[in-house]
Amino acid sequence: MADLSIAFFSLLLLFFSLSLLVFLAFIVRPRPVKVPIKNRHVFITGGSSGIGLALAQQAASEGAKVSILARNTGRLEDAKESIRLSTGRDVAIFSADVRDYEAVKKAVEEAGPIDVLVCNQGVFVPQELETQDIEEIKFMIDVNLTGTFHLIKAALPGMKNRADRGPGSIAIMSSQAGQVGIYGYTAYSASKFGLKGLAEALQQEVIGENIHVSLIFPPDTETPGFAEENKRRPQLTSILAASSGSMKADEVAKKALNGLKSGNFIVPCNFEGFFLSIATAGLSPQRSFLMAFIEVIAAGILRVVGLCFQWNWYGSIDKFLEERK
Ligand SMILES: NC(=O)C1=CN([C@@H]2O[C@H](COP(=O)(O)OP(=O)(O)OC[C@H]3O[C@@H](n4cnc5c(N)ncnc54)[C@H](OP(=O)(O)O)[C@@H]3O)[C@@H](O)[C@H]2O)C=CC1
Ligand SMILES: CCCCCCCCCCCCCCCC(=O)[C@@H](N)CO
Repeated sequence: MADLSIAFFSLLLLFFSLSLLVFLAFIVRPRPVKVPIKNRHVFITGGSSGIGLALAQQAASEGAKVSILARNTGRLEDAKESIRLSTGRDVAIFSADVRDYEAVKKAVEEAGPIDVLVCNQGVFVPQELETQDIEEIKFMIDVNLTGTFHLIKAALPGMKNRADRGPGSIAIMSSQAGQVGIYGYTAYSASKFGLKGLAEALQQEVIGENIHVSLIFPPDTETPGFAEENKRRPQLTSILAASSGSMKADEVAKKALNGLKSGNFIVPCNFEGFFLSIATAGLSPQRSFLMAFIEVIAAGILRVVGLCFQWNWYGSIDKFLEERK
């Protein structure tokens, strides 16, 4: 009797799972897509350092025509040279500040129609809001968020007229601090959360042009920018951010490139990031019915896990404040 009811419930469970899978396979939108990069124009901002440089290197070695944009000309030249040495390929370099719309437009027009736009430039100066200068807060919002608006707005006309009409991509570098707010990151998290709203709305606007949006969520990553950040990072910021491991720029670039080539909207980069992305999926588009299935099944339990993280984080904050007394 017991055996029979176990068999019955297993069958029922199997039936519901399969029905859900089939249902999700029918409804997930936008449809899955592949974005090739070989022989296509990949334009990467912040391509002279860290994650952007690693991305430029990998895209070039996969046969893409790469352009990189940043402010400092010397570092752009150095990046060009190092990419030439490691891949034998030449990248085009453009010096502009993403905060200057006219300069961005000029660079993008000079570079020619873009197939894959990677908005990777970013600045991060962690500090408690109460003591952080207004100028520094605006700096992060301007470079990370407004700068990304400038880039996309400048690149869209050319992207719509891209030569091969094949799938195009706009990939945006967020951060795990753009999925969950972290102590010391009020301005930075706000700038990165802002990118999520931008990306979700933008995807609906450009799907008709066969352009696909990806949002990339790295954890702490070993880069020149991160080394600078660490010089003044509040201790609590480091303690909480350590909940997710750290990565090398090359590894993040590889995840980012694979994610955008697969047309994934949400691109996590490490093990913790995979669960964080499921826990914060919200109403983001999901092209993969398998991932959609996992999101549905795991939602409840991951909310519990998320609350445990908050319990742990508030415990760390309590302890830290207690010791400082
Ligand atoms: N490293 C990390 O721990 C993490 C980083 N990220 C994100 O990844 C991205 C890259 O970070 P990372 O590689 O560490 O950064 P780096 O500081 O190493 O490099 C930043 C790049 O952006 C360029 N840049 C900065 N400001 C501007 C600007 N106003 N206009 C044009 N270009 C600019 C820089 O060149 P120049 O100064 O010459 O302009 C440089 O090429 C950022 O968006 C960051 O928020 C996300 C999660 C973790
Ligand atoms: C439910 C499952 C939860 C999974 C674990 C969640 C862990 C979240 C950790 C957030 C770390 C934020 C790092 C920001 C790095 C960054 O952007 C700076 N280095 C500046 O560039």
